[in-house]
Parts: sequence; structure tokens; C-alpha cells
Amino acid sequence: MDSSQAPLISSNRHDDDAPYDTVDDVPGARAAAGKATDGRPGVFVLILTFAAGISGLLFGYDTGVISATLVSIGKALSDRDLTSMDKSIITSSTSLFALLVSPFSSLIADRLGRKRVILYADVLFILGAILQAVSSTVPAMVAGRCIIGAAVGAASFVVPLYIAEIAPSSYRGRLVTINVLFITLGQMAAYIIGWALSTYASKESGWRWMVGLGALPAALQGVLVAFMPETPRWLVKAGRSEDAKRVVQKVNGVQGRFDGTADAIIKEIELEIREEDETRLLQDRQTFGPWNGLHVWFELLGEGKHRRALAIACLLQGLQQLSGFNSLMYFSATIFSIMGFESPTLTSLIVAVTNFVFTLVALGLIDKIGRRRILLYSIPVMALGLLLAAGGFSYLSLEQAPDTASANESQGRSGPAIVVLVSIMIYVASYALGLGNVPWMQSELFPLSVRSVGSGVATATNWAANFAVGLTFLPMMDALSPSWTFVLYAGICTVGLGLVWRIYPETAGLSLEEATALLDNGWGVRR
Ligand SMILES: O[C@H]1[C@H](O)[C@@H](O)[C@H](O)[C@@H](O)[C@H]1O
Repeated sequence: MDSSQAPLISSNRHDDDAPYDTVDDVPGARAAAGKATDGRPGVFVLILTFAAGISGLLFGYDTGVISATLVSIGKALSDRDLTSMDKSIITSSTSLFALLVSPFSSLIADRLGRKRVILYADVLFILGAILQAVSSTVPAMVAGRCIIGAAVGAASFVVPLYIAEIAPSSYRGRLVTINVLFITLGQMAAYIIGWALSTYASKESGWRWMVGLGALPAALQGVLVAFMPETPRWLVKAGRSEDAKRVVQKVNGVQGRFDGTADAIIKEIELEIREEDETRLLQDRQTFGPWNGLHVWFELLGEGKHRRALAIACLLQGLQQLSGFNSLMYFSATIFSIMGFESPTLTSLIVAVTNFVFTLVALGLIDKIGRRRILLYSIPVMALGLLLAAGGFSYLSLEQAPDTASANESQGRSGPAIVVLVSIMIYVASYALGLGNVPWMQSELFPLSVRSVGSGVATATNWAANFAVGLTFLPMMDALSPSWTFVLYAGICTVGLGLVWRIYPETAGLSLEEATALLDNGWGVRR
């Protein structure tokens, strides 16, 4: 039977050659599938998560390393000091390319497989690292950062997808935060390596090693990819159910013994895919004729509950970036150097370490306290940290002259400088507990039919806002003063807090169906 003509309704019959119509037709399938996919993740899944997580590490390393690089380049590019505009463009070209590439990587991931996207991203990570390391002009450096951006965009989209499709179902949620943990670990590694190289390596080559070293984990992952399986879901979709079955057996540790369980899982995936395809074909034929595939966009924007889910997901992703965290991730060494700290790269390590440690704390708290509640508690503390830092800045002289660092050296240990440092730590810790994580739980807001497109739009919002912040932070510091720039971020946090309070319902502890159902007839917020 041609799958496009197959009935959607279960016939509850089965003969040996006919395909199963529902998973209930496979003896004991639901129970078996449930049991197998709900098991603890075995060593194999952990190894795969680690192997895929190298992309998160690279995402973190390559976005974090720019902080130390910018203060170490000196006159090595185009024979002059970098202007604020150079620094902003070098930094934000990465987010711009991440924004441009992430939608395309979803197409490649569907056509050629998830692994292929990971592999292509590795090639880009290596090329970008080499190009940056050998660059001698600002445009060459920008080109290297653009290539890295393309790699980061693809990796940030595909890794959570790969992990989620390969993992036992009850572990998917926690793996989202583990992936963020990998990102923050990469950022911390970048800061440590940045500090070590800017302190102990020669001035000419130190920064080149910083950016070039990103090629190594990418090369390692490029080799590991050869041994990583494709996800069962993609394999079934590509008509390779036997291969998919082998992966399921390995993932669930049921090779040989419980063959029926793996069969049941594959049948369930086959049915799910067939039902999705049939619904899509039917809707496309009825509504869009030749404009196949458009229906999912109309569904996303046409139904109130999907629009509400999209509004919340984009609000959270936009707020994550517009609250200004990455200004510190990218430019903290620049800020601390202007403030006169003796070792700006070492001081800025505080930002990355605090972010990593508190993401680890969030891993333990997020399900207990809840997403909404953790945001309502942490965003006011972020705003407070920003306002305190703004106060501290107003007592410091922050003239940006070529010799600024030495001119301001005496104030590096002054009271206001310490106030700024401590307030930045308070801000970063509260960011890592809430906004650093919660937006990445975006997929739980969308029902399956619009989940990937909805998450894709929200991810693009993240990169667009990231780009805007990277491009505007230093010019704003020049034009408005550091104090007012931080006050502005505090204002954004306050507006964001109000919106979160109004429209973001608590989803912790709910099944995906219950969570998405919250938005059926309104915002679902219980006060
Ligand atoms: O969730 C991550 C994490 O918070 C990173 O530290 C940050 O640099 C990224 O922009 C964000 O998406």
C-alpha cells in the first residue's frame, strides 16, 4: 500500500505481509516501547551525548574566546589598533552568520541526516579557526568569524536535535540543560586558555593560538562522527528501518535479548512518521496545491495557541540576549582592561566560571523550583546587579585612549572597581540560574506538528538579538556611557519580568501534552 493512501484509522487487524496500522497492532508494543525508551541512559547514549556535546563545547569556546582575543590582538590586524566598530563587527559577524545558517541546516538535517550537519559544522569550525589564526587584516579576521558563525549556527540547531532523537524519552529534558552546560564549559575553557596564552605566550602569536586551538576538538569530533550512528528517527524516515533497529537495540542495551522491544519502537516511529506525512500531504493538497510545506507556517501563525507558544518562546529567547549577558561574555576583558585591572583576561574569567557553576546549580533546581518561578526570582536580581554595576561605573574614569589600561591602572583595585566586579558576578549568577537555561526549553511549548518550525523561529530570535547586542554594546558604551548602558539593560530586564509574569505559565512537572494544552484558551498563567 502506498503510504500516502494508507488510512489513518487503526483497523485493528493484521496479516503477515501488511504493514501495522497502529502501534497497538504490534503485540505488546506500547508497553514495550514505553519501557525501553524510559530506561536509564546506558553507557552508549552517554558516549554519544558526549561526542555530540563537543559541538556545544565548540559553540562555547568560539563565542567565549573573542573576549581575550580582542584585548590581545594589539596592532596585528591591518597595522593599527582596533576601533570599537572593528571589535563590534568582528564579534557580531559570528552571530549574524549563525542566524543566517540555522534555518538551512534544518533542511540539510532532514535531507542528508543529523550526523552530516555535525560533520559539515566540524569542517567549518576547522576552516574558520585556521583562517582566523593566519589573518593579518581586519576583513580576513571577519571572514574567519563568519565561517565560525556558520558552524555555530548549524551546531546550535542540530546537537539538541541529535541528542533528543537518540536519548531515552524520559531523559530528553535534562539533556537540554546538559547541552547548555557544555556551552558554558567551552566558554570557561576559552577564558582559561585566553588568559594563559595572553599571559605566557608571545604577544604576536598568543591570540593566534587562542583562535586556532578551536580546530582541535572539531577535528576530534570529525573522527568520532564516523563511529556515531544516525538517529533511529532519521534512519526510519530514510527507509533504513533495519539500521534503525540496530541503533535502538544498542541505545537501549537490549541487543539480542528483547528483540521484540526494538521492533515495537521501530514500528512506533514508522507509524508516527506515516501519520505526520499523511496529515501533511492531505493538508498540502487541500490548501496549498504546489506550495507544499507551507501549511506548517500557516498552522504556526494561524492558530491562537501556537501563536501564544511562539510569542513566549521568542520573548524568552529575545530577553536572554537583550538582557546583555553576552556583552560581558564577549567584552568583559575589554571592560576590565579599560577599568585598569592588572590582568583583565584573568578577571574576566570570573564571568565564565560564575556562569558555568550556576548553570550546574540550575541543573539541580530547574525541575524543583519550576521555570516560571526561577525566572520571576532571578530576573529582579539581574536588574539589581546591573544597577549596582552602573552605580560603580559612575565613579570610575573610563576614557578609551590607546594607553587607557596603564592610565587607569591605579583605580583597578579601588572600591568602585570592586563594586562593579561583584555586581557583575551577582548579575551573571542570576542569569545562569534562569534566563541562561529556561529559553532552551522552548520545544515543550509547541505541539509536535509545529515543534521544529516553532523552535527554529525562536532560535533565530536568539541569534538576531545576540547579533544586535554584539554590534551595539561598545558603541553604546561610547555614546551613552557604561553606566547608562547598564541601566538600559536593567530596564529591559524589568520590562521582560513584567511580560514573563503576564504570559509565561509554569510548565515544570507537566507532560508535554499538558504543557502545550496550557495555552489552548489563553496564557494559562495561574497567579
Ligand atoms: O544559553 C547560552 C548560555 O547562557 C551561554 O553562556 C550564552 O553565551 C549563550 O548566548 C546562551 O544561549
